[in-house]
Amino acid sequence: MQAYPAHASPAYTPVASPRPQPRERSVSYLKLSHEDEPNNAPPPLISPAFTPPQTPFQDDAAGQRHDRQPRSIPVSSPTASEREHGQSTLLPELPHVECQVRARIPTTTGQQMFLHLYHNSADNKEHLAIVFGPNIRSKSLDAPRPGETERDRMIRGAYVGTLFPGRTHSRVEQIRQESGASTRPSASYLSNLNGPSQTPPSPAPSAEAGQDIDSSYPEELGPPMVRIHSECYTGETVWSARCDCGEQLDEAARLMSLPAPTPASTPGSEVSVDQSLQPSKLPSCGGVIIYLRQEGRGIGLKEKLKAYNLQDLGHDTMEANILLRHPGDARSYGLATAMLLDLGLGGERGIKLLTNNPEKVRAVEGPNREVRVVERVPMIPLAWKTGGKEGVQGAEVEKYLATKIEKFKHMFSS
Ligand SMILES: Nc1nc2c(ncn2[C@@H]2O[C@H](COP(=O)(O)OP(=O)(O)OP(=O)(O)O)[C@@H](O)[C@H]2O)c(=O)[nH]1
Repeated sequence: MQAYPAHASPAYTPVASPRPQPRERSVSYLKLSHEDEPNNAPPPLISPAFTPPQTPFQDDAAGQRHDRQPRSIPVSSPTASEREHGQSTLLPELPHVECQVRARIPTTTGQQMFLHLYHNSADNKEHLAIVFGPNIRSKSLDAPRPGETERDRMIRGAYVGTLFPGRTHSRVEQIRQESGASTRPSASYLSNLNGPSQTPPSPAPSAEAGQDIDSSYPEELGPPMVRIHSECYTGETVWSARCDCGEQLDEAARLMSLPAPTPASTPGSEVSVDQSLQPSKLPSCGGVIIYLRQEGRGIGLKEKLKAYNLQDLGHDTMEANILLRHPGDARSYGLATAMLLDLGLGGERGIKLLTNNPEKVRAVEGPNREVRVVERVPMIPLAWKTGGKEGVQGAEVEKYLATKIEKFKHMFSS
């Protein structure tokens, strides 16, 4: 065995002479399936500068990260004193949120998602919910607005099912009933449907021919997957290798696009599957990424760039914020809680939160535990999972991750 430094994780292969290496992150990086990739990844460059508390997934053969369902950890209910302690930093009440518009976005991965844009009573930023799968709908989006026409409803995305040229009504069930229950109404009927709404909209109708959207998240899918993601222009748009934000966003999208679990997808199951159903054709398990406009842990891009200069002068990411007279982390999560409630994800069943950040787990639950985090899925850096074959690598990201563990107490183990 090679002579690793005492603190090195044996999961990493140290390199003799690390050298700068461009990070591959083209559009194809967002591919959700990596199964057909040739094994020609660059040699691992991550140096064993620090040891994560554990190196999860190291038992996966060849650093595979294609587990069909993400591994999660049950989260126990907070004790009364923990809640009391936690509430001191929570807003006493949740902000008001309203989903203003929603649109279908086909993605480069082949999956599609619905982008929801929210306004709120706490700031003037456009926070987003990126919804995967057909089972999550916004109550404030679906609610009727005074004087709006059916066309208005469809333009702001408050429709059920799929838009198609000539469609003139937002609710498929209503179109079917009024046109004599044919699955696709006649053109003459459709042309008469553009007046103002005559009847108050009913709750979202149940699924029809795989096209309509059922507003209730099916019990058998378990707690829905949720990621609360903070904006990072540098890591998500301009290829920064100072942090792992870009790959975390990609990974959350990948997990939410995996096929929903079936009995036969469970290892050891003897239930036969319809072989004609390719995994890519199965409905995804879905979930939502709440994308908060909290650039730079809430200090904004200008201040974050100053913080980067301080980091190049030798400070870590927390010290840099403090030297700039900001808190180490200036974020809060009341908006995320309110958006989750609007998306119908509050209540007993709870959510499965993709995060390493203990503060998020606590804070997203809201002042009165409106949302319950019942499971946590750790977001393990790809470089750790793949032995350095994939993911963000370099001295800067290593230091960033080390500070997350040591100072922000992020939990990278399962
Ligand atoms: N101020 C500052 N913000 C940073 C820096 N690097 C990344 N960020 C911001 O940090 C936020 C992401 O926070 P992280 O600490 O990476 O992760 P997290 O969201 O707390 O936790 P996870 O849910 O586990 O990802 C984004 O808003 C980034 O823009 C930095 O060096 N300085």
